Amino acid sequence: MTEKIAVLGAGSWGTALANVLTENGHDVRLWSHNPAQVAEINEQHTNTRYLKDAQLNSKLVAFADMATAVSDVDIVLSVVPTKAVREVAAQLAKILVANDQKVIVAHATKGIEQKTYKRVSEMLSEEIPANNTVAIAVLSGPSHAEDVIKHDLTLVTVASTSMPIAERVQKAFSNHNFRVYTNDDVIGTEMGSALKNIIAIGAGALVSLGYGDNAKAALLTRGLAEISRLGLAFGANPLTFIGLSGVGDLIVTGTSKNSRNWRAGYQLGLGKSLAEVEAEMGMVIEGVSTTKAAKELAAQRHVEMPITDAIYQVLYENKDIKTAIKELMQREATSEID
Ligand SMILES: NC(=O)c1ccc[n+]([C@@H]2O[C@H](COP(=O)([O-])OP(=O)(O)OC[C@H]3O[C@@H](n4cnc5c(N)ncnc54)[C@H](O)[C@@H]3O)[C@@H](O)[C@H]2O)c1
Ligand SMILES: O=P(O)(O)OC[C@H](O)CO
Repeated sequence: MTEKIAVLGAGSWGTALANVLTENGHDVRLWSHNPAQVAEINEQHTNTRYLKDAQLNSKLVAFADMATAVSDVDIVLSVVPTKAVREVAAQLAKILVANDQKVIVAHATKGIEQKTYKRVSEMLSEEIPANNTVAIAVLSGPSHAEDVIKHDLTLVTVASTSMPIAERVQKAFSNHNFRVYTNDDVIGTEMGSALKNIIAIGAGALVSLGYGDNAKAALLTRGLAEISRLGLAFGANPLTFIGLSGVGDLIVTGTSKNSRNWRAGYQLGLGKSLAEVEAEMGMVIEGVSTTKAAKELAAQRHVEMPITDAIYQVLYENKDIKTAIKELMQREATSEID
């Protein structure tokens, strides 16, 4: 079945996903708020700021006007950074209401909103009226745009409380290189994919500071323990954290030089300031703001997250990273499983 799909956000991930959908034969409209980028995608079939010299499918069409992009679609996939989700969803809601249009609202954003500490699907359901929403779905998993655009093998999961909708989105994305699973645990899928970015920052720092493989494995493993503890406090299915959006995404982000979060941590480990790292990256580093949100959520729910606390102190209180690591190692001895 050919789907009509609008993708909102033409950064690295929105563009890579729109390209997958176009190659799968769907009618795809990629919306960007940047007219120069729209022109480049339509005329050169590239998006060089975000995907270097990758050649996009020539059938992928970009739009600078959101109303035109979504006018007759059945699925809208939002792929903007967390801090832009509410603003973009509010624009979308106005259009859907004016058109009396009902769509599947999917997203592929990995973060938690500042101050409200809401997950992305919660923001979307608050901004887009239920009358205009068939269901909400989230696409997540170990998936760097840099690999997907090269057709490297990638496995992801689509979570929704509506299994028929998860299966429809699964079908739209699936191809021989891009394998999609379904999951009904939206909370666990969103929590795993947001929180792994915190641990990835730490993993990058460990490498530039010269720590060895044991330390890296320990960070990822104990990081997963923290992610799971917080997720469980919000009602996630524990099995989700051993799946693609849990340990899978933690492995790719915590070990890959393609990861913006890992690279940010690596640069911090070299002694750069957070401001310098953010300015040089030019792309979203979701783990920075997610660290703040996770620290607050953990305090509210009385969940212990010592690694997240340590990374918070490094990012926001100028703590020396080696001191933070030393303090983590000198915590009171405890049991592994709680
Ligand atoms: N890059 C990846 O490989 C990847 C993979 C999986 C998930 N993600 C997630 O996808 C989300 C987007 O990441 P990305 O890597 O594509 O980011 P990016 O920095 O590459 O691009 C972000 C895009 O959003 C646009 N944008 C920013 N603010 C906006 C606003 N207010 N209104 C409209 N557009 C706005 C920017 O112009 C840009 O085109 C993040 O949550 C990220 O964690 C990224
Ligand atoms: O490049 P990052 O660190 O934003 O990670 C991107 C994806 O979440 C990896 O699955």
